[in-house]
Amino acid sequence: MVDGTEISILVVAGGRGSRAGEGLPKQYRRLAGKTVLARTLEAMGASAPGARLKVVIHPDDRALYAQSVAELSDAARAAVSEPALGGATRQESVRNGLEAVARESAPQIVLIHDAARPFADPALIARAVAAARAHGAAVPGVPLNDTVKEIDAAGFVVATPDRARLRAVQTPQSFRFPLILAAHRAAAAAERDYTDDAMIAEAAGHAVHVFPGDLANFKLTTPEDFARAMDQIKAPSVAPGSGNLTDVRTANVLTDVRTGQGYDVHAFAEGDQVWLGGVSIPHSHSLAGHSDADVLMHAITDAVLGAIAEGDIGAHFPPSDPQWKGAASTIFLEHACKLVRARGGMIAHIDATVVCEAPKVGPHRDAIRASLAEIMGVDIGRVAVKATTSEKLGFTGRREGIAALAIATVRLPE
Ligand SMILES: Nc1ccn([C@@H]2O[C@H](COP(=O)(O)OP(=O)(O)OP(=O)(O)O)[C@@H](O)[C@H]2O)c(=O)n1
Ligand SMILES: C[C@](O)(CO)[C@H](O)COP(=O)(O)O
Repeated sequence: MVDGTEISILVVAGGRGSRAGEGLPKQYRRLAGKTVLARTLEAMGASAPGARLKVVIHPDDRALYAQSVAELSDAARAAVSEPALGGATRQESVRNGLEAVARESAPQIVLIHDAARPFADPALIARAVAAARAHGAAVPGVPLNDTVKEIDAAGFVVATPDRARLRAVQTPQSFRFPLILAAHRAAAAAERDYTDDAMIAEAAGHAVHVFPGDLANFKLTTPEDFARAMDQIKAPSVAPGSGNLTDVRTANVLTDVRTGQGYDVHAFAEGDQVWLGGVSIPHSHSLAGHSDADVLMHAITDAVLGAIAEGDIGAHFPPSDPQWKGAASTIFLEHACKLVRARGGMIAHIDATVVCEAPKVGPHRDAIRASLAEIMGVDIGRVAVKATTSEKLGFTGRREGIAALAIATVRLPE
């Protein structure tokens, strides 16, 4: 979840949904009792409390829109402002929406999202906001599984771009508000047509960053997509105690479940604190070794890397490289999680055990879980941290150092 203050979320719902077939425009069709638009607004609103939601609608759809708004929770309904009216193309609809936002407020960041993508999850939205703050213009992208050909008018291949460098981009696309408003105005003045907002930022000369998207965040375009959406909604939750839509739909798509294990040891040295899972714990000694010697974070990083068969922490961040001396170990875990997301996957669960006589881990357990959950971009309920002594046996029993063990469960697309 992100702090939505100073953020506007523009949801474009002004299309006709001609490729989706059936009577109603697709954003007003029902999925398990709720309209697609209501699902999209709930998902966006819940992920960024405090953000304003502006919907762009077709002038003929006022009554349908009002019905969808009536389905919203009180919190989501309170965040929704007067709708703007769309244009003949998505680009025009977005521009109308941006102009309406500009008349009402001056947000720092705007997320532009298709109403037809009801499965954006909080982690994706947090990545979108962070990327816009860092880069000014950013879009979620997922790797391609098919080889892509560029063809000529006669249907012959003219080029085969390197697939590893290609991404299929989604929404929410995120921008500093003045940047994308100016870029849209320039595109309209130049009478140029573009299929997404990133292209409009690119045409205005801005560098657009691509951050990891989410395969589950697909756009409802064809009748088959509605069947897939129903599968995602109906699928039983596999995440104990979660039961929310995000877990349900993600679990259904990511059916290749992998497990990795990690183990690490660091010896005590002079000092007055140890780092465990990104939390500093006062102690009579510190830990020595690679980076900040966060033994727990290292074990978890190795477990995540193990689950995707990507070697170990030393292979990615060699201890011989002076740049990692004293570095925060968060970098390593973030990197491992990024590799999982780059494959379209997610961290389903972490179970870790710290072995030491001291310091006592129990009082810091929840802070450590919260820290790890934030670094990995997962719910805290997916992170278990336990601790044990070794009954005064062995090196941990002699208080010579700390050991940590971890198991990571990762879900990947088939
Ligand atoms: N004039 C338009 C066209 C599209 N959109 C919105 O842009 C999003 C992505 O567009 P797309 O999936 O192409 O929707 P439609 O244009 O409705 O679909 P189709 O092309 O099949 O008619 C949708 O949420 C759609 O409602 C819009 O606000 N105004
Ligand atoms: C914006 C978009 O969803 C990014 O993938 C896509 O370009 C919209 O295309 P459409 O033809 O308007 O559906």
